[in-house]
Amino acid sequence: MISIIGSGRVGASIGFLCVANALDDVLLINRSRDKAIGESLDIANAIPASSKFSIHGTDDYAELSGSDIVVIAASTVSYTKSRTENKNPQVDMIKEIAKKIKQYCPSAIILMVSNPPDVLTYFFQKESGFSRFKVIGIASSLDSSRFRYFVSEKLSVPQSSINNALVLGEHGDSMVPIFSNVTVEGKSLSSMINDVEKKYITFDIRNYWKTLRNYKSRSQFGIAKNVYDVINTIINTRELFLTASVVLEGEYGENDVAMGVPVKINQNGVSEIHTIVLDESESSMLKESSKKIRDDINSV
Ligand SMILES: NC(=O)c1ccc[n+]([C@@H]2O[C@H](COP(=O)([O-])OP(=O)(O)OC[C@H]3O[C@@H](n4cnc5c(N)ncnc54)[C@H](O)[C@@H]3O)[C@@H](O)[C@H]2O)c1
Repeated sequence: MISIIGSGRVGASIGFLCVANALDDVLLINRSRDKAIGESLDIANAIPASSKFSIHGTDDYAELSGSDIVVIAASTVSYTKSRTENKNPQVDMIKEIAKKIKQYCPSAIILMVSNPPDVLTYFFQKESGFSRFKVIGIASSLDSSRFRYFVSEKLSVPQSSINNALVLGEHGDSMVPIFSNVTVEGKSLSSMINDVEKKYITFDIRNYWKTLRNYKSRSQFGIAKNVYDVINTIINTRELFLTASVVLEGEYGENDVAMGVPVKINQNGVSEIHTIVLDESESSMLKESSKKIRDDINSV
C-alpha cells in the first residue's frame, strides 16, 4: 500500500498518478478528514476499469499499518522569501509523523516531499532511527528537471538531447547545478555556454518557484511526477538514477547532514550513492550548500 500524508495539491496529485497508473492501493491521510475523503472520492473515478486497487481517505494514522511506502507531503505553513523561513513548525510536525510511522509501519520506505526537504529528511531519519537509505527527500530531481528545461530553452533543443543535468545540494537558494557533467547531443555543454549564461541559468533554477508563484501557487505536477517515478521504481522492482536527499556519512566529504546527491533507487530504497567528479567551483558551492543546510538544522 502507498500512503500519502497530506492530501493538499501535491499529495492529491501524487495519489492521482498512482491510482490512474494502477500502482497499488492508495491511502490519503490528512489532518482534516474531509479533505482526505473528498480527494479520495474524486480520485476514485480515475481508477482504470482493469485495476484491482482502490483509494481511501482518513485522518486516522492507525490506518498506516501495512504501508510499504509513505509519502510525506503535509504542510502547516506557507513561505514567501525562502523555503526554510518557517522550518520550526514543519520540524515539529515531522517528528510527530515519524513517531506514528515508527509505530504503525516501521518497515516502510519514506519519501519526504514537505519543505524544507533536506532539513526534514534529516530530522525524520534521526527521530525514527530508520536506515538512511529508506528516508529519501525528493526535490533535487525536480530541480534537475528545471535545469534540463532551461538548457533546452537556451539552446532550442529538445529535452531528450540533454543528459546528466543534475542539481545537487539544498532544495533551496544554495542549490548547485552541475554544468561540468551535462552533455547535449553527446557534446559537453560547457563549450556551448559561457559563465554569465551559467549564472543566469543557476539563478532561474533557484528562483523557479518564485516565477511559478507569480502565475499559480506552487509546484504541483512537476513534483508529483518526480515522486511517482520513484514509487513506480520501488513497486515494480526497477532501478532509477536521480538526485535525492539522503543523510550523508562521509559521501562528498559530508557527515550529519542530508542533501541532494546522485543516487540509484531500487525496491529497497537507495541502493547506491554515486560520486561524480565536480570542478573546483562546483565543489566549493556544494560545500557552501551543505553548510547552509547544517546551519538550518542547528538553528531548529
Ligand atoms: N519537494 C519539492 O520539490 C516540493 C514541491 C512543491 C511543494 N513542496 C512542499 O510540499 C508540501 C505540500 O504542498 P501543497 O502545495 O500540497 O500544500 P497544501 O497546503 O495544499 O497541502 C498540505 C496539506 O497537509 C495537511 N496537513 C497539515 N499537517 C498535517 C499532518 N500533521 N498530518 C496530515 N496532514 C497534514 C493540510 O491539511 C493540507 O491539506 C509543502 O511543504 C510544500 O512546500 C515540495
